[in-house]
Formats: sequence, C-alpha cells, structure tokens
Amino acid sequence: MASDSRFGRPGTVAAGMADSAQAQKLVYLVTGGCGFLGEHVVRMLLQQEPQLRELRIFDLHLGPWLEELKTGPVQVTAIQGDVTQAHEVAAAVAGAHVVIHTAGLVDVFGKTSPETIHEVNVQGTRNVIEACVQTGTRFLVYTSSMEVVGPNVKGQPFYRGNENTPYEAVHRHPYPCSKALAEQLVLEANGRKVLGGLPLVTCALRPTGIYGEGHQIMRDFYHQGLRLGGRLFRAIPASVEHGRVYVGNVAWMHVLVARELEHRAALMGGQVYFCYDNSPYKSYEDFNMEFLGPCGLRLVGTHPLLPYWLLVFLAALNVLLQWLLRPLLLYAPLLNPYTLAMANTTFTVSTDKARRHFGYEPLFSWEESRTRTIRWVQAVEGSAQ
Ligand SMILES: NC(=O)C1=CN([C@@H]2O[C@H](COP(=O)(O)OP(=O)(O)OC[C@H]3O[C@@H](n4cnc5c(N)ncnc54)[C@H](O)[C@@H]3O)[C@@H](O)[C@H]2O)C=CC1
Ligand SMILES: C[C@@H](CO)CCC[C@@H](C)[C@H]1CC[C@H]2[C@@H]3[C@H](O)CC4=CC(=O)CC[C@]4(C)[C@H]3CC[C@]12C
Repeated sequence: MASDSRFGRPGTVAAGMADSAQAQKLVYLVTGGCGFLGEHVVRMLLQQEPQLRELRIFDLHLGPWLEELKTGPVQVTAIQGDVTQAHEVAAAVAGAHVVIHTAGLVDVFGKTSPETIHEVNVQGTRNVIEACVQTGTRFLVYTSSMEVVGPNVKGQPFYRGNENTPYEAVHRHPYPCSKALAEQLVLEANGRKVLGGLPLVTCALRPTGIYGEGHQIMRDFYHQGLRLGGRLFRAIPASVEHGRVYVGNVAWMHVLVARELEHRAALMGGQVYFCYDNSPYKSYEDFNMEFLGPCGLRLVGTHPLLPYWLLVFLAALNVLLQWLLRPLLLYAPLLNPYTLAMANTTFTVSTDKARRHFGYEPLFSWEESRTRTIRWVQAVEGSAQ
C-alpha cells in the first residue's frame, strides 16, 4: 500500500499481516469511507485485515487520495453514491461480506436542515440494512455515537459510565435524535434473515468525541487561535470532563468488530460498545491544548473569562443571527446553545466491554495518539503558510 505521512503505519501490532499467506477472500464495504473516520477505517483495513480481497469505498464525495490505494494487493473500488438512494446502496452492498456503515451527516452547527440530517442518518441507515437483507450480506457494523446516550437535554453529567450505566437519554437536537433512531434500527435488525436464510449480525460502536489527523473542528480551533494572535480564551470550566478517543483506535475497533462478528455472533450481535482508549479525561478546551499548545497556542485563563449567563446569551444570539442571515449566507459559528451545553456537561466513559467481548486493546497509546495529532496540526500550519 502506498504510504501517507499523515497516517503512517501502526506500530507493531500485526505489522506485515497483510503480507502473510492467509487467504484473501473477503469483500468489505465502508460507507462514508472518505470522511474523517472513514479514511482511517479504510487505511486500517488495508493494513490490518489480511483476509481482505476487495475493499469498496462508498461516499458522496470521493477523495483524490483513493487513487494511491489502488496500486496495492487489495482491490480498492471507489463508489460515488448517496446512502439516501436505496438502489445505489444495494448495488454497492451486493456481494460484500461485511458492511461498515460510517457515512453520516455530523452537524451540530445548523449547517443542514433537520430533515436532511434525518434523511441521511436514519433513512440512509435503513437503506443499508435493507440492502444487506436483500443481497445476503450478513455482517453490519454501525458507527453510532456517544450522543445517543448524552449529554441529555437536562445537562446531567455522565461520569465514567459504561454501556449499562442508567442515564436519561432524552434529546431534542436533530443530530443525536437521528443517531439514536439509526442505532435502534441497526440493533433491531440483528437476527433478521438475509437472502439465503442466514441471520444478519449487527452491532453499534459509540465513539466519544473523536480527535486525530483530519479532525476539522481541531483545525477550526487552530485557525481561530492563529487569528487571535496565538491565543484561545477559556470558556468552559476546567473541571468539566469530556470523553475523547483517538481516531486510529476508533478505526481499529471497527476492524476488530468486523473481524470478530462472525465468530462471536451470539455474544456480539445486537450489542453496543462505547469506543474508548487511554486518552486522558479533560475539559474539551484543555484536551485540545494537548495538541494546540505544542503548536504555539496558549489557552488564556484558569477560569472561564466570560460568565456562563453571557455565553448562554451569545449562543442564543448566534441562533438568531443564523436565522436572520440565512437568506444571505450560512452563518454557523462553533458556539450555539447545543454545543455550549455539550462542552459544559461532563460526559466520560469507563468500560471494558469491548475488551471482554472481542479482545479490544487500543492500538495507539495516548503518547502516540498525541504525537501523531500534533504532527498533523503542525502540517496543517505548514500548509497554511
Ligand atoms: N466526529 C466525531 O467526533 C464523531 C463521529 N461519529 C460518527 O462517525 C461517523 C463518521 O463521522 P466523521 O468522520 O466525523 O464525519 P465526516 O463528515 O468526516 O464523514 C462522514 C462521511 O460521510 C459521507 N456522507 C455524508 N452524507 C452522505 C450520503 N448521503 N451518502 C454517502 N456518504 C455520505 C461524507 O461525504 C463523509 O465523507 C458518523 O456516522 C458520525 O455520526 C460518532 C462519534 C463521534
Ligand atoms: C463553547 C466553545 C468554547 O470554546 C466550545 C465548543 C466546543 C464544541 C464545538 C464541541 C464540544 C463537544 C463536541 C461534540 C462532542 O465531542 C461529541 C460529538 C459526537 C459526535 O458524534 C459528533 C461530534 C460531536 C457532536 C462533537 C461536536 C463538537 C462539540 C459540540
């Protein structure tokens, strides 16, 4: 496989597995394979899944980097398509052994309408499930989100919770609502008979806030800091803990789940797993500074510089401005009532369910995840000059 300096090769685990003599017989489909997470899943599969014969990458927008993958031993098939179009999904799924469904509209800034978010995230997922059933694909891994649990509308903390921790999961925002509905569809589909009579095996992974190479919001914060003379201003108390997970480990968990679903169908089918690693529990801003600090930015203030009521007011003002300006331009700042509530509510997971069920251990240590992310931010800086 052609190498990409942004991603590199994972350290030691299974290095060279793809060169081993194991039979290459499996066809995988990754929806959303050109997105932030999807690209990592694609590259991880090519590096770590020795049984892969063909990898199909389905996305609304195909990236130019796909070309370099086509020279390797695995057949890489790029499919430009839309998950909301059932026939396009069915054509892509036909003949695949495993589908990893990461495609989705990740919008908490009001860029897209609630109807579109629902259409892509819910109807798109329904189309993927139906395609599996109709064409005989038996294994479906769905990228859900911690957001299907919380933070909820009451802003109640979820502290070091696991998959069984009781929590009032009540949402109003279109994104978590859509992810929760889609996850439910995926879990309910477990056990349905697919073409040929065998049962569909599904499971859902719930990453916390993902970070790493390619993370658009990190890029946005970095550029905002540069515009403010190398400073960011603390808005959230340092005591609010936020769960984060490195994208390489999220990708690795997808690869492992996809591999193990067949052998452990009875245990894993219909299950949800939080996606976690050893990244430290910190506030959203303090965590970002782990990467932005070494790139020359400074977080000003040990306490929030603005009172919370003022942030609430500014967030509401942004909603009003977004609405007023909509006929003229898309105004979608980072701060709105939803993102403020998210950033201001403790939500951290502590679980070993994935380790117990399918032997997951993070592939990248915290130090490595941090180093890789810093290197990427530095490259963003280099390319911006
Ligand atoms: N970024 C995060 O922190 C988290 C993301 N997730 C989930 O992970 C998945 C991937 O998210 P990201 O990589 O962050 O987002 P992303 O926006 O970078 O990637 C999503 C991909 O899906 C594709 N896509 C969107 N609409 C499509 C459609 N109608 N048909 C086909 N492809 C379509 C996009 O072109 C994009 O390549 C999503 O399902 C998201 O809900 C879950 C937890 C956290
Ligand atoms: C008030 C601002 C002051 O600096 C900080 C605003 C930060 C927000 C933009 C982010 C805080 C929490 C993030 C979300 C969280 O990590 C969980 C998510 C899961 C997903 O499935 C998609 C992304 C996201 C919603 C993520 C989006 C950005 C934040 C709201």
